Amino acid sequence: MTEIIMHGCNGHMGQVITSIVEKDDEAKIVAGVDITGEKLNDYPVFKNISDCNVKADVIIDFSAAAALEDVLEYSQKNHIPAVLCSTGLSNEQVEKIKACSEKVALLKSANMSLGINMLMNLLKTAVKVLNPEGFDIEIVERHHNLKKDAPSGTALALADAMNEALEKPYSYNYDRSKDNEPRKKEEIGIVALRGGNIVGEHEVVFAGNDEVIEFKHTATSKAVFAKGAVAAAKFLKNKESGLFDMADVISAAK
Ligand SMILES: NC(=O)C1=CN([C@@H]2O[C@H](COP(=O)(O)OP(=O)(O)OC[C@H]3O[C@@H](n4cnc5c(N)ncnc54)[C@H](OP(=O)(O)O)[C@@H]3O)[C@@H](O)[C@H]2O)C=CC1
Ligand SMILES: O=C(O)C1=N[C@H](C(=O)O)C[C@H](O)C1
Repeated sequence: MTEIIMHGCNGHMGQVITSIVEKDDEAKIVAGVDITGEKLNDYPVFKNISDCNVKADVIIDFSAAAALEDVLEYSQKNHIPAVLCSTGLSNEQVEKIKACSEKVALLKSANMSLGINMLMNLLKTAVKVLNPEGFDIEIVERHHNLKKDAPSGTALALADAMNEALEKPYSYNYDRSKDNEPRKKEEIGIVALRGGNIVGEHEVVFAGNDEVIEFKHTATSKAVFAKGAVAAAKFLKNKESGLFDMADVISAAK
C-alpha cells in the first residue's frame, strides 16, 4: 500500500486523483493539503503542509508554483519523497529541486502522460535529422481557460528535449509582435492558446522548404495525468534520494 499526501487536493487534478485512488487497492490518500482548507473527501485536509502531522510514503503535488518551497521543505524535513507536477516553475526553483533531491527522492514532470514522454524521444530523433536541413521549429499549445501559467510546462519541456539533442541550443520566442524582422533560424517559437475546457494539446511543427512535419499530442481527460502521477508515487516510495522523471517510471514498468 502506498500512502499519499495529496497537495492541492481540492483542485481539478487533486479531485481526479482522489477518485482514481479510491478504486486502487494499492494506494490510499491519508491526508490532503489545500489552501482552501475545505474537507471535500474522507481524508483530513490541512491548509498548509507544515501543519500536516500524518505519516505517509509519498507526497503528490498538483497545486501552484508558489507552493514549491513549502513542499520541498516538508519533504526534506520528514524524508518523504515527492512527485512534483505543478508547472510555471522558475529556473531558480528548478535549481532548488535539484539541490533538495540530494537529500530526498523527488520526481519532477510537467506532464505525466505516456504519450508526451514518448513524444520527447521522437522529437530528439526528429531534430537531429531535420535541423541540419534547416527546418524551423514552432510549438503551439492549447489549454482550458482556467490555466494560470503560459506557456505550458509541457511546451517548455518539449522545447528543452529538442535543445538537449542540438549541438547549439535554440532560444525561445514567445511573442513576435515587436520583432519587425523575419524569425531567426536558431529559435523555437512557442505559442499559447487558452479557451473552454480543452484538457491539453501540444503540437510541434517542423517547417522546411516544400514540406511540413507535425507531431501532435491531445489529452482528452485529466485522468491520463492522474494515472501517471499515481504510478510515479508508487515508483518513488522507499527511494532514498535522487531526481527522477516520468521516463524512469515508464522504463521501470517495462
Ligand atoms: N504535470 C502534469 O501532468 C500536470 C500539471 N498540472 C499543473 O498542476 C497544477 C494544478 O493544476 P489544477 O489542478 O488544474 O489547478 P487547480 O487550480 O484546479 O488546483 C490547485 C489547487 O491547489 C490549491 N493551492 C494553490 N496554492 C496552494 C498552496 N500554496 N498550498 C496549498 N494549496 C494550494 C488551489 O487553491 P485555490 O483554488 O484557492 O488557488 C487549488 O485548490 C498547475 O500548476 C498545473 O499546470 C496540471 C495538469 C497536469
Ligand atoms: O494546467 C493544466 O491543465 C496542464 N498543465 C500541464 C502543463 O502546463 O504542461 C500539463 C497538461 O498539459 C495540463
